[in-house]
Amino acid sequence: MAPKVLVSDKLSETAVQIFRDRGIDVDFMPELGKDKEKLLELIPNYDGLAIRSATKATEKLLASAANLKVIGRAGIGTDNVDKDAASKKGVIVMNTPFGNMITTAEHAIAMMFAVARQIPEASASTHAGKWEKSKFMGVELTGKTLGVIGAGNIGGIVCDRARALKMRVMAYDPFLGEEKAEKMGVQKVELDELLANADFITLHVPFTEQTKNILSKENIAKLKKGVRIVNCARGGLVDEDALAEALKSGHVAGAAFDVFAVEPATDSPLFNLPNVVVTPHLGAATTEAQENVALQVAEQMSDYLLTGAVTNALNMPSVTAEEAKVMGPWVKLAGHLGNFIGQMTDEPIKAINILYDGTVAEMNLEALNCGVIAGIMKKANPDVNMVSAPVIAKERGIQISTTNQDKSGAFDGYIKVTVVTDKRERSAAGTVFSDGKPRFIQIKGINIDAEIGSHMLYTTNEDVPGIIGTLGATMGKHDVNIANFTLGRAGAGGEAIALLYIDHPVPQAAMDDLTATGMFSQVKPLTFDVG
Ligand SMILES: NC(=O)C1=CN([C@@H]2O[C@H](COP(=O)(O)OP(=O)(O)OC[C@H]3O[C@@H](n4cnc5c(N)ncnc54)[C@H](O)[C@@H]3O)[C@@H](O)[C@H]2O)C=CC1
Ligand SMILES: O=C(O)C(=O)COP(=O)(O)O
Repeated sequence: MAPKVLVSDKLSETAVQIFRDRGIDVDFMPELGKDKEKLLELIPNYDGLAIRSATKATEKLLASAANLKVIGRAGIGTDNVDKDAASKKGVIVMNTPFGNMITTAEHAIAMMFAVARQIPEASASTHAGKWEKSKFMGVELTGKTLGVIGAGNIGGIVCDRARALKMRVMAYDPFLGEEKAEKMGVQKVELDELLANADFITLHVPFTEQTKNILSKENIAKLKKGVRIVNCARGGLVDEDALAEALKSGHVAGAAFDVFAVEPATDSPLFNLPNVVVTPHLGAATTEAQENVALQVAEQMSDYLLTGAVTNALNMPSVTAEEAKVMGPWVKLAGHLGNFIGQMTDEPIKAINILYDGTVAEMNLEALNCGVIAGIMKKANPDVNMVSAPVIAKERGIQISTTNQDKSGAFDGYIKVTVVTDKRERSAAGTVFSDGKPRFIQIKGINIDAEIGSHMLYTTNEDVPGIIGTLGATMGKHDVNIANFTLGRAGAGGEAIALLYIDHPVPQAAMDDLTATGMFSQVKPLTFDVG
């Protein structure tokens, strides 16, 4: 059945066309972004949700999104998506980090000009037939200091444009390197230095716990008198009440805001103040940007739903379509190895080490790690997937480490997973043969060669005669057909293991019979999702 995608915000029709062309069933219902109840009711029907900023993907919405696999944000900011809840639910969250950056930077520059020259007020006054030439005295940008808070993609473009306008640019961004700042021709400063020196300030940080209220009442008090503030990033970065007070007192000369603490903003302390320019979250609103983000989000979501390729995800490592194809059998193997150890381990896991050898060590290990962890967690939580497993592992304090090494043995490449608990270490290794089939090649350090089936039986015993016969006869007695039988031993007379690939689940009576022989130290039925 074709995957189903719901578009619940005003995306360009291009997105709908792309989904259709890719064979995805798409419903275009942009009004749902504002209708929480209806969205909640319909969301269980969809594999994908394409949004802009109006739709709020809350924990509640995600809880009822029974089939959801991906949320695609046609834009940059994902503060309207509860990413923790999405990750725990195994839902990938992707955005389009570059599609609207130029457009948004241009809006910030436009807003800076608008507030410097009071263009909106002057325009309204002129439309009204007044000719208030002396009322609207402005300031030049040339030679002024622009303080950029957040010099990432959008902030970086703003810096570039501002330098072309002959402004002196300083940037506060803890993640901006000195070398990069130098290349950009901007002065890297601490926040207080920016607050004290900037004639104009523009914000380009995401809304996070750290950036929330970054222009607080306290920080607004530190601003240079006569400063003008532009916010085309997110509401909530600036204390709107404190700013309104500073505007009224004349400490701040003007403000240009595209985004507000509450949106849609029908009221704000900034409304109706002189020298305040406001726009209704138009930063990304150009035909070019909207085409870009719609096209990108639809392609990315389709790729994921149809091929497993992951691009621009915020909660999962990227996997290209090419990688997804080559890595497919290895991701399966990673899951099976994890699943084998998960089924064998009853006590809490403290650490997981994953060794990648040979060809597989060259692959996208972050994605493979997710596969192993998901396999291990599956026993405790059958709904876990590659997105949610690492989050759950982290919550449980499980240490994950990886080792990669050049080809060291007979196989071109293999994966070995070792799990550490308070009681023991347990390991299993596997490889993928040229037929694309994953196989187990080592358990507990004992070499084997086992094809992996939906139903398997694992036994451990002392290496004595009669084991094969007992296993075969018992399975036969209970009408269980054996597809494949693999044995291995640590050394003659030492510990031995058997892995049987069988056509049906092993009946309890067969397990009881095997245990009753006293020949086996362990008899464990296993299941694998080989589909
Ligand atoms: N008004 C609108 O329509 C639009 C608004 N936006 C907003 O703009 C924001 C920025 O977008 P991009 O530049 O593309 O993101 P980006 O990720 O490229 O850049 C953000 C920068 O902020 C910096 N940063 C993070 N935490 C910081 C902190 N505590 N203090 C100072 N700097 C910090 C980062 O190091 C990074 O360089 C988005 O998160 C979104 O909220 C984006 C597009 C349109
Ligand atoms: O891309 C972003 O972060 C934006 O804020 C754009 O928002 P929008 O898609 O226009 O509602």
